[in-house]
Amino acid sequence: MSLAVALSCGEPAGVGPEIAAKAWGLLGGDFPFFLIGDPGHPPQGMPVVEISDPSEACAVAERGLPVLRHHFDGALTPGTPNPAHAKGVIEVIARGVHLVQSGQALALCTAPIHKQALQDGAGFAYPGHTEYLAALAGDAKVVMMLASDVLRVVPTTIHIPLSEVPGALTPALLEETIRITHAALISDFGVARPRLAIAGLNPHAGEGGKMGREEITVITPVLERLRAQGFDLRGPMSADTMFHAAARAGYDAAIAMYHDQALIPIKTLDFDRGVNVTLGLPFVRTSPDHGTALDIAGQGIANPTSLIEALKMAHSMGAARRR
Ligand SMILES: NC(=O)c1ccc[n+]([C@@H]2O[C@H](COP(=O)([O-])OP(=O)(O)OC[C@H]3O[C@@H](n4cnc5c(N)ncnc54)[C@H](O)[C@@H]3O)[C@@H](O)[C@H]2O)c1
Ligand SMILES: N[C@H](C(=O)O)[C@H](O)COP(=O)(O)O
Repeated sequence: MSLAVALSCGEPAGVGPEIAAKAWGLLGGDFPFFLIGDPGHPPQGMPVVEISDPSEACAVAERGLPVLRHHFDGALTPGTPNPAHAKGVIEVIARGVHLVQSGQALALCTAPIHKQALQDGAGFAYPGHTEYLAALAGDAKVVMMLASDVLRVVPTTIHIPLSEVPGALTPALLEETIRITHAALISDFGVARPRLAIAGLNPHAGEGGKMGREEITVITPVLERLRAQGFDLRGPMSADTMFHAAARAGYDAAIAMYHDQALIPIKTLDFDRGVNVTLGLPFVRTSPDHGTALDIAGQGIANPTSLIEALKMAHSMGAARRR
């Protein structure tokens, strides 16, 4: 039986319902997926086919956007999250994980959540999907990767204040991040001998200790240890010069030290086609690289390309894992 990808609805007041509808309009029955959410949330006029079981999704996907109902109380106003929706948004993510782990869906793709709305409305204790999914998977060690045809990047520390980065950047965390990324490049991305570029933390990768010492005390010892085990690692590199075209040709993924060091280059180079993929989970999870875009929600102008790329990646990774 063919399996569809489960798409969690994300924040209903964001662009999620609109890009889900547009993605269906462009994909039709290709890369079949079903939305878990309220059938009343996609824009009016969208052909929605309510399904009662994920197994129905592939058969109806040519007729309309398949939706597995999850009830949401309260009105939907695009651009303004309704606190009454927060609990449902969180439940939908957990429901998607259950469907994938029980073999009822091929993979999970997540539409964007508004983290503050979930925290305010339902006390959501996680800074993002990545950490929540890790918890749902039994405290799995996970890595956030953003990937497109032009670049793959991984932040070693993720959703923490910049002031806490140096303290959080331990040799154990860096080694684990490199190992998980290396293994995923082989198993999920078909890269036989991954080449990784590792950024420094400080300007000029510390300039020999004159502009910071984490390169000497943390990063280089980890790289030396892993190189001795056969890993192909470059660095620590100056982060300002490792993302231009010629530099990018020299590696398969870049390991950055903090969130914006990784995400600024990919969102600048390829915002429309970037995909957020969580590595290290026992199931496949992808997401568009953008957020809820409350400023344009409901206006019909949101670009669905990143979601479409995320759905395609979920399909190819999900199918590869089943072979
Ligand atoms: N995967 C996720 O769940 C995810 C990812 C990123 C951000 N977020 C969350 O989203 C919320 C808003 O974050 P933000 O404002 O920093 O980033 P954002 O990506 O929502 O918006 C940044 C800018 O990009 C534009 N934009 C975003 N997506 C677009 C699209 N599909 N088409 C056209 N324009 C688009 C927006 O209009 C805005 O001008 C925050 O709560 C953040 O944590 C969630
Ligand atoms: N850090 C991501 C970004 O800026 O694109 C985003 O917040 C998504 O994180 P989760 O996938 O953990 O929700």
